[in-house]
Amino acid sequence: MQMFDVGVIGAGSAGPKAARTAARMGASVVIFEESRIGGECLYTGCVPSKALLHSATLWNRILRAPEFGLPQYEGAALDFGAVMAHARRTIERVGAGDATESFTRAGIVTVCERASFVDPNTVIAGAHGERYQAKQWILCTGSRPSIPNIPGLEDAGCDTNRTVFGWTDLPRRIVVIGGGPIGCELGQVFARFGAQVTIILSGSRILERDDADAACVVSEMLAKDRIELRPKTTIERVERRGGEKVLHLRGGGEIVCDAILVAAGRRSNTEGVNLEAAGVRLAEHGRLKTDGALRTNVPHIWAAGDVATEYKFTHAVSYEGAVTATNAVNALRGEPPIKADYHVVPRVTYTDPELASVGLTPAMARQTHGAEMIDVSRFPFDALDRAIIDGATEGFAQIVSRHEDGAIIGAQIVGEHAGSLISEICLAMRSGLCAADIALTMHAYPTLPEAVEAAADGAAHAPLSPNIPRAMTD
Ligand SMILES: Cc1cc2nc3c(=O)[nH]c(=O)nc-3n(C[C@H](O)[C@H](O)[C@H](O)COP(=O)(O)OP(=O)(O)OC[C@H]3O[C@@H](n4cnc5c(N)ncnc54)[C@H](O)[C@@H]3O)c2cc1C
Ligand SMILES: NC(=O)c1ccc[n+]([C@@H]2O[C@H](COP(=O)([O-])OP(=O)(O)OC[C@H]3O[C@@H](n4cnc5c(N)ncnc54)[C@H](O)[C@@H]3O)[C@@H](O)[C@H]2O)c1
Repeated sequence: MQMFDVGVIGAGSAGPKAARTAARMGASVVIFEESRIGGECLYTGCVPSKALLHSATLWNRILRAPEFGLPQYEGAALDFGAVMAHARRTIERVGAGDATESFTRAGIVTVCERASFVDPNTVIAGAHGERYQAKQWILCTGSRPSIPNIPGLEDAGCDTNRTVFGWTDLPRRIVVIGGGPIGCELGQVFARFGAQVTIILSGSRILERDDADAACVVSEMLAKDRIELRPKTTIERVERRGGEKVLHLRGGGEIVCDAILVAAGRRSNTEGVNLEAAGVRLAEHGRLKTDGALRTNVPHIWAAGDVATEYKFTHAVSYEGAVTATNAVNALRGEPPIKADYHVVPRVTYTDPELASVGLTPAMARQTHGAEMIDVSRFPFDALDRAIIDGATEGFAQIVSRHEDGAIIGAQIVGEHAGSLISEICLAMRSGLCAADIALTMHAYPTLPEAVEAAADGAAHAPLSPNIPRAMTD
């Protein structure tokens, strides 16, 4: 039996960060991975989806060439197989290098097997493998697509983010179940490549966790991409009819398609680790429950990433990896744990235009602080010189601030490169800066970050910047 200070189960995004942090703090560390090091983000999530979105945006701009004074493109039709091959090459480039070797260089032992608990301190590798003991354990086993319980769906067959990046031919008609980030991003990709896409929404709109006005800008673009959005729609059953799939809707009506892509949320991977043997209890829907320091009900077992978190983003789960590792090593030293701080967590949906947000939306801020205690300042991209130059005038930058002192409590940016633009606000929020600090910072002309400067200028109580028109104030 091998003995370690810290054992990490799962090497997606959270696990490697946890292992490296614990090793850097001087602990002996073992990490287990049953499949591929890099997990969902590298192979079936962020990387291939963003590679395809980039290709889809370029293709959209090529087709819009005359808008930029360029000749109408009359070249070959899009080669779907080639674009998918590009996404797979991108995975190889991002994941380049031997991950196991880099763990070894960091002093971490890698075990390429499934780990399952035999008692609260010991796991077995694979079905009959070696046993490993650790004083502290960190669960980073991730999540998988949740498949809704719709009669006939399984028999008819459906795709998820786990299978879609292996497509070599583009289905002619695609129904996407779910209008969250996965449904919107992949729906837009396949529509721009030429498929007829329908997105089924159980609620009234896409991106329900985001600001309604910002999400509306994205839906308008999806409509321009000829995507049909079907709000408040329930699928009663699915049947296979020849080579086609038929979705029967509640209240009558059917949709016929060639592929169904399920993007309806996630389920935690808690089944394969034999948590019962460790005494770890699960919350509702099989999710792991942790406290503010990311500790499970068993004091020496912590959990980071999709398996337990509400914030299913690579940057957030990697942060949680660092927090759990710090707490595991602190526990070995008899020091108290630190709490995870979710005050500033950016979230970005990488559709074109992108939708980025951090902190409170205006609706949340009004509810939390009272309408008269907050200011909302919005600057539209169609008034921004850089956006006009780039032909990307959809969207706005919006800052939510405390009326009393201008402290920034939230922001939403929808528009080109919104995901990059939100970083300035994250830094401001983390550093306790207020809108005036951003408005008084010179931003290069003509750039997209001037939208943030202008929104901040509108949130500051007096006009500050002589160059920028005052933003429209809510
Ligand atoms: C299509 C899609 C696009 C996304 N795009 C973005 C994006 O643009 N930006 C962003 O921030 N986030 C994005 N996300 C979310 C992000 O990918 C996840 O939040 C993140 O990958 C979760 O990392 P994790 O380490 O918690 O889990 P995972 O990456 O799922 O890793 C868990 C690992 O644990 C292993 N494992 C499980 N059980 C065991 C066991 N018993 N023994 C050994 N190994 C085990 C698994 O094989 C897996 O490799 C996207 C997700 C999807 C699905
Ligand atoms: N850009 C990014 O950062 C990014 C991209 C993709 C995914 N992710 C992460 O992955 C997670 C999962 O994404 P997602 O889009 O699958 O989930 P989600 O939970 O965000 O959205 C799923 C949507 O599907 C709807 N839905 C569920 N069952 C349905 C049904 N039967 N019919 C119609 N609609 C149904 C839900 O109401 C919800 O609106 C997200 O929480 C996100 O954090 C992040």
